[in-house]
Amino acid sequence: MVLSPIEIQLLKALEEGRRYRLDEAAEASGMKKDAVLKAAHLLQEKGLAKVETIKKRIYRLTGEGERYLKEGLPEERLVKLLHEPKHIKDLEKELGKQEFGIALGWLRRKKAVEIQDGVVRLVRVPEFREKGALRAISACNADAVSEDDVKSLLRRKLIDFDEEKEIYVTVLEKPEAELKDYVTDLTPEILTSGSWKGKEFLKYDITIPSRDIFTAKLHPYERIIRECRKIFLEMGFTEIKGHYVQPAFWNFDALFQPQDHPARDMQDTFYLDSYVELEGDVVERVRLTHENGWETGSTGWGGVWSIDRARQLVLRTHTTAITIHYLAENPEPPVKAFCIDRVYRRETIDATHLPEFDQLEGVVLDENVGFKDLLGLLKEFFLKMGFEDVRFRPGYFPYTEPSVEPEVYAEGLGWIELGGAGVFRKEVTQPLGIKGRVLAWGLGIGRLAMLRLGMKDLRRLYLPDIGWLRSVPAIKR
Ligand SMILES: N[C@@H](Cc1ccccc1)C(=O)O
Repeated sequence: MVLSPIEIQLLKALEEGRRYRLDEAAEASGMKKDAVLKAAHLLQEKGLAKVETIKKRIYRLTGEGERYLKEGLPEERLVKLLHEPKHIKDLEKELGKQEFGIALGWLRRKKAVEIQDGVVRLVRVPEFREKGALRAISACNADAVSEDDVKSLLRRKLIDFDEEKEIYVTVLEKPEAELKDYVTDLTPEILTSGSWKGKEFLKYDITIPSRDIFTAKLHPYERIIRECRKIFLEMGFTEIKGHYVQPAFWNFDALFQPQDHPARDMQDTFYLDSYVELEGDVVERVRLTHENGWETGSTGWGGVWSIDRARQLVLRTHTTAITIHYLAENPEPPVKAFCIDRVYRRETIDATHLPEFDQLEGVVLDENVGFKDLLGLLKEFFLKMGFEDVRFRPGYFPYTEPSVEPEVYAEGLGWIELGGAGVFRKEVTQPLGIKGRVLAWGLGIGRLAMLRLGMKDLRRLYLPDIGWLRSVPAIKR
């Protein structure tokens, strides 16, 4: 049984079996009345004490009662006047009509008088018990007055009362073990004075469930993003950043994406009503490559390449816009760069699609790298992220050849596609003056997070759902 300090204090202070009024219990224990009451109720729940509330009447004399106590009851005064028979008229004069009426009524009820021809004669002297009762009540000694007398005084309106509640506490049982003098707190004083010797220490109850403590921590999604970043930094990559808003030129054209490609449609891409100036050798070479293959050996897409379409600004649809621009500015091998950032597509929102999401993009530019290096590198990354089963399915992107779609195996979900990868085509690298071969990939981090966190709905990543946030452990299991 676990008793609180106030319960213990009260139990120790009160005698077992004795009924204490609340104020007496407070005095005996040195506790405030509130504390006594609280402790008593707690003890009552445990069957160790009884709390009783008793309504009590506090009697006092009315104005009339006070007067009668002083001057005597009307019937008492009438008896005094009747040392000889007297006529009603005379008596009325002496006592007053009203008082005489009251007095006569009482004496007749007590059969103490007889009346004949208007003359009142005393036949016996009655007892005036009410007088004694009034005196007792006036002296706050109502307990000494019989119930009948109290009733009769109330009926005569000579007394009145207030009702008060009195609370009584009785200790029923004192549990021995709990009342022992345990040391509950180990203080420096106890240690230095040695007063702990021979004392018993309160034992911790390790079965009592403890409160959950929720410490501040990074959002689970942010933690996964940081984990990805760390892996690439450790593999010797440089992190790069770029603007959300990009000319269609860097988002599509520089990547040899034909101008009538469905991904460039208004239905798929957010376009801005703004344009940038484009000029120079790079733009010219990209135009020629699209139209006829320029010096790349390719036939190009044919038709006329519109510079106006390339000048329009878009919300980048992939972070490949950032890596390709970076390579155009850093065309000499070796380059190892990655970019983790937000991209935008006109998607209808559902459990696996959002119009804004994050990609993990990367490129390796070097002279002696190839497709196998790309697969090995991605495999290594997935392995470090905790995905052991990785496979690559053939894919298609206008800017890579060969192209693959990496997939990882997730228990219960099967093979999940996580983005695209490939080796940049010469139609991409040559017009931009990039020397060597480029391995490139772009992965959806939202998907990765879903798999890692066991989520079924991507939208959860963006909801302020405190319960879920707390439930995700701060460290990788
Ligand atoms: N940009 C592609 C992914 C990709 C990047 C680089 C090379 C090949 C594919 C996408 O968003 O799906």
